[in-house]
Amino acid sequence: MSELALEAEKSDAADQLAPLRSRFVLDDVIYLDGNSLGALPANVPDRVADMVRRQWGELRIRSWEESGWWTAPERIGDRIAPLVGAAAGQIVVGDSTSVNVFKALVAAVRMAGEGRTEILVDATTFPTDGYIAESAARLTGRTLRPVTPARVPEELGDRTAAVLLNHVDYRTGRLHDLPSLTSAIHAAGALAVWDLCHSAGALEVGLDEHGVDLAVGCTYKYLNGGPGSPAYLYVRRDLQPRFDSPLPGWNSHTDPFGMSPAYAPAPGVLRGRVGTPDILSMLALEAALDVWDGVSVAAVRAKSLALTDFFLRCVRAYTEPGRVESVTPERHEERGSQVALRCDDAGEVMKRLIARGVVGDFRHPDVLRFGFTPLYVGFGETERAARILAEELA
Ligand SMILES: Cc1ncc(COP(=O)(O)O)c(C=O)c1O
Ligand SMILES: Nc1c(O)cccc1C(=O)C[C@H](N)C(=O)O
Repeated sequence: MSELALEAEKSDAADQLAPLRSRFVLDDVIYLDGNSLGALPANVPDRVADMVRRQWGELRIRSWEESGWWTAPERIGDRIAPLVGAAAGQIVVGDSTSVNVFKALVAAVRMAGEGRTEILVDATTFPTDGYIAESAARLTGRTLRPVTPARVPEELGDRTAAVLLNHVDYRTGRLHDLPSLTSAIHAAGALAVWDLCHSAGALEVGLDEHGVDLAVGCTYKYLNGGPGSPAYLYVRRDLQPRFDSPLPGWNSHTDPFGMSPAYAPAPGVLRGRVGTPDILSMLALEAALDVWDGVSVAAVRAKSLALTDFFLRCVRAYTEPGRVESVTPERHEERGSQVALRCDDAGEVMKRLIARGVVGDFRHPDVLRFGFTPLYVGFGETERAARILAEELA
């Protein structure tokens, strides 16, 4: 057995989070794609079956009240809250991330006021945020300027209304400095909107601690909510009375069943709701969040860094120098929970890896992406993945 394989065995034996793997349905595949679609938590199938057979099949319409369907968006928001460092009453679940980016960004611009004529957007963003920001700018009559996150402090000014940033870059895995960027944005009198898709469930976010204004995120990656599970919207408590939704559907009305022709927003974060919640997906997510019972995000973060450090070491030990280049930052303060390796034939290499039971993904044009979900990925698998990768690169 190689030294690295022995080291992996020791690390797995000492890993306090290792037992959590049994909370998931997994097989022999080395699954390093939880940053795209998290694995299935073992309790979800029975909960979904109950929801369909009993809540829908037997209770039918009564379930809106009796099974807690109506209040699911805010109830599940409160389950996500501790994972992103938010007190209760500030997160509502529903719609896709894209839709929540729209709600958050337009609401931020409206809060910033008329004199603020510019929106800054992360130039390296996952595309959907850029597309939505462009439309939000057009609709609100603001100009949109793409800026790399590191340059945001220099580019801010008294014209800046809001800044939309990704906490972790989906391609490189770079973690941006949320506390200092948020404080620079505030010093310029603007609002900070963060996309947490690639950080929530993988590392500490500290929304309340750092005074973030608005945030959005998906739940199908590190929160394991399932394909297309609903996203969430965070609105800081003191901003909620000024949150003017660009999608004021009846679910966000203060008296939805009053059926009034005049809109009056519900108090609190409920005004972030839109229409009828997607209950099947929503309750699957609620069940999936049970895997977090008793789990500390700090412990998850520590293991995530240990896994990505170890993977990088194994890749360097096993792979011919120069064959791949890591585009993921070395410094822990700048690293999310994935490793991205660049090589010209990345698309072909990933196909061969998947055929050999190592599932990561390929991101255009030349990136091999490996996501590390500390709840179910171990050190032994990490070493094997690096070994198989080296064989396929040879
Ligand atoms: C940073 C980021 N934002 C948004 C999305 C997707 O948004 P949606 O949930 O609307 O598909 C993703 C990935 O799909 C993402 O990585
Ligand atoms: N949301 C996805 C989907 O509906 C299909 C396939 C992949 C995805 C993703 O989540 C992509 C992901 N945001 C990424 O970082 O590449």
